[in-house]
Amino acid sequence: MITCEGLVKIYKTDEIEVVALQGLNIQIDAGELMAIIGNSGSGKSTLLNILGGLDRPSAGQVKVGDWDLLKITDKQLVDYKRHTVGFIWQNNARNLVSYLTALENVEMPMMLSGNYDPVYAKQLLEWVGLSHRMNNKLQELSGGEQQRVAIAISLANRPRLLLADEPTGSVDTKTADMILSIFERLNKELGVTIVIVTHDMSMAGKVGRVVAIRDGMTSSEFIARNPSISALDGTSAGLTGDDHEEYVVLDRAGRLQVPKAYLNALQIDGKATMEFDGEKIMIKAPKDLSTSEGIERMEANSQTVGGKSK
Ligand SMILES: Nc1ncnc2c1ncn2[C@@H]1O[C@H](COP(=O)(O)OP(=O)(O)OP(=O)(O)O)[C@@H](O)[C@H]1O
Repeated sequence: MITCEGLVKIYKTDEIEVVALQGLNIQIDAGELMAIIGNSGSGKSTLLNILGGLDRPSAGQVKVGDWDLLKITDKQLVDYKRHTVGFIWQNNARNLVSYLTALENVEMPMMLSGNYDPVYAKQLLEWVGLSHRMNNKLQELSGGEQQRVAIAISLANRPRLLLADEPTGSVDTKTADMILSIFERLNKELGVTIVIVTHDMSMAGKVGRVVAIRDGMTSSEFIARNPSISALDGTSAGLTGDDHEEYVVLDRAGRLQVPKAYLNALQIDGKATMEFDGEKIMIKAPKDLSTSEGIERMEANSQTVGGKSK
């Protein structure tokens, strides 16, 4: 469903250029429910905004279904945003109208796109557990209920892809769990592909695949050992422990990101040695040239160089 290869996004502000994505690779299958994690500023929202058609990529490849988001025209982008993709933000006020009822809020985007379907609007509110509140005005609903209305709205035009940026950022743990189980249900019932950006490690720990982004690149991936159990039992405290296996991500050219903590621990800066023993690849700090072994090597090298130059 989604393929990003060498995706680059550069923000230009006055004289400053910020490289938010620097050659990011990611593959997301149709019908997947997955999460993206990463530190603040790592490029998560930038990726989501590009996939949602809210921002334009600078270079690389980004395809969603049949759409090529690097080549898409402005006119096609309107169609893409209306029919292919749905968006949920942490702050749901962005796509809700407070003086309309929950049902009217869901019906509105259907009317705007000419696909009015009141039966489906009610069905969506039932799926998010709000059938008893559908005739209440938005301002009469709690923050968690409003977030669930936002989920129903995002699906009003039957998108194939749902993008959620910190969907549980402003709700309590119980509501966060409820929102995740709604995503699981919608993913199963509608087959909609769901990508969640989150800081919430306990939420990330409950989905089958989690991709970590560091410095605008995909760094590692966590795959649930038993997706059906980890998604349903809800007991996973995060991504550590026995629930997920961690993999380092390599791009087509074989490049990978070594975690900064590992590099710092070995005081590797700029250069390293790499050895392959037939089974394992080992990355080590280069031998310190101030040690006796290093000095011997330097002397041997200078003799060779000196010998040649004479
Ligand atoms: N419109 C913009 N103009 C200039 N720089 C931007 C813009 N949007 C994002 N950036 C920069 O791009 C980088 C990535 O930002 P992004 O918002 O994608 O990170 P993030 O991982 O979503 O962070 P957070 O978790 O804090 O939301 C940051 O250095 C940020 O300052």
